[in-house]
Amino acid sequence: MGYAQLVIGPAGSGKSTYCSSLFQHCETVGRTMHVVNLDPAAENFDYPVALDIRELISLDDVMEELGLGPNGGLMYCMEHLEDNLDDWLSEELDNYMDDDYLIFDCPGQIELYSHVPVFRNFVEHLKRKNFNVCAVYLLDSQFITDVTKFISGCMASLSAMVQLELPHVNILSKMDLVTSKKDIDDYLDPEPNVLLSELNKRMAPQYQKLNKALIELIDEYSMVSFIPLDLRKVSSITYILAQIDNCIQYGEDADVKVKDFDPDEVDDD
Ligand SMILES: Nc1nc2c(ncn2[C@@H]2O[C@H](COP(=O)(O)OP(=O)(O)OP(=O)(O)O)[C@@H](O)[C@H]2O)c(=O)[nH]1
Ligand SMILES: [Mg+2]
Repeated sequence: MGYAQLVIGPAGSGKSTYCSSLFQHCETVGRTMHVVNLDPAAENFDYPVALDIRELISLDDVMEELGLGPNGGLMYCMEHLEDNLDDWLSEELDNYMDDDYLIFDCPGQIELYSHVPVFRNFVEHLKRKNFNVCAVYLLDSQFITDVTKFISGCMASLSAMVQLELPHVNILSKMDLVTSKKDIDDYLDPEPNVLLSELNKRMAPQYQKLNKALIELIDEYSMVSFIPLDLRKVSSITYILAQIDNCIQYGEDADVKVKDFDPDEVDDD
């Protein structure tokens, strides 16, 4: 059994920074992780890249040879990845063994997680390869400065959740930038009623019914819960990692082995 985090979220939400911080943290505590770059447009890395989509396809080549723009080019690259799951990705994943832990640093185009099937198929492939996968959705803390922004961030995360059907952890990144304690209290684990009244205050009266339906939807999917990530604090990283490990049952095998071994039974034999 392998373990994997699929690190997703809007452009600039801090995915690559999270991946490198997690890598560094794990190195410090003596835990092995491998970070995989799945962004064909990425150029600079703060982590050692264990596996790189750019070895399969380069965005520059695609744009030049096919005359595509950056977003069309990225879509083309991701479709190419999808077409090569069974050969390129399979072969690369064969280099990893049981118990290996991979972190996939994904591109920030949110359409990739809402209405194109590439990541769904990617995840299915990982599962067939015996990986336990968790989606880690990063939302920039700037989203909590405004209720309408916050709701749209929740909806984007929800659409990824519906599309991927994976254990899903929501993270509010860049907490060092939040200065208002009230924002933190209001949004980290908000009361649906409070969100609704804030939303109604912001929008014209004809939206009240829609607002209510939206908040109910978000509440039903337990979406209004974000774990704060403050990279200045080791405890913040440790806590998030423990939550995700729990989702993918990392480390539980070790416990099972200990429990399975019953010295009394051995003596009786
Ligand atoms: N203050 C602060 N800035 C951060 C933090 N995490 C990331 N940033 C900054 O946010 C910007 C985007 O960070 P990235 O890690 O590249 O974000 P990303 O989600 O990988 O971006 P894309 O791959 O382009 O979608 C960079 O300028 C980072 O330095 C954080 O915890 N605090
Ligand atoms: Mg990135």
